[in-house]
Amino acid sequence: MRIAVSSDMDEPVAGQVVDELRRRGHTVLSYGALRPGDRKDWAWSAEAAARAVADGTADQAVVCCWTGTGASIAANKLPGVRAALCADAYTARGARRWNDANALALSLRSVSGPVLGEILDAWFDAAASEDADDRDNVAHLAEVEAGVARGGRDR
Ligand SMILES: O=C(CO)[C@H](O)[C@H](O)COP(=O)(O)O
Repeated sequence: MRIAVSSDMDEPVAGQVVDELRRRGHTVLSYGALRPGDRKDWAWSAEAAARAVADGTADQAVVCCWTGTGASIAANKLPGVRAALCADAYTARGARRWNDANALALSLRSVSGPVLGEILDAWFDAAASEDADDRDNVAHLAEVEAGVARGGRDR
């Protein structure tokens, strides 16, 4: 897969993300602190990586900042991007399965070497659920984004 990777900091963990993705056979497109000349700040770097997903340049993104929160918020501003901040493998698996997440947000502060590997394994091993309820939820996100969703009552 083509994975857009961004970081607002030139931290060793960001380099480990790139190395781990390449080791798994992915093509890495770098943004922010990982790409000379790019604006590094979290809002800009995560936007750039998420924009690559939104415009089809990349299949998925991994967006990093110190907490992971700013990067996830920024990435979720791009159309069609569903970014999930994941601190463990269970959450990463669920984000892919139930949320059909296409951008993984990571905290550079809290993701250590072995945990990073576990998160990436879970993320890439999981697939989006075909369950009707799950698809309905994800479809609703697109409707909200398009401004055509109406408030619902519980079924
Ligand atoms: O976690 C972050 C945003 O959610 C940033 O990485 C953190 O705020 C540090 O940014 P800066 O170095 O620009 O102060």
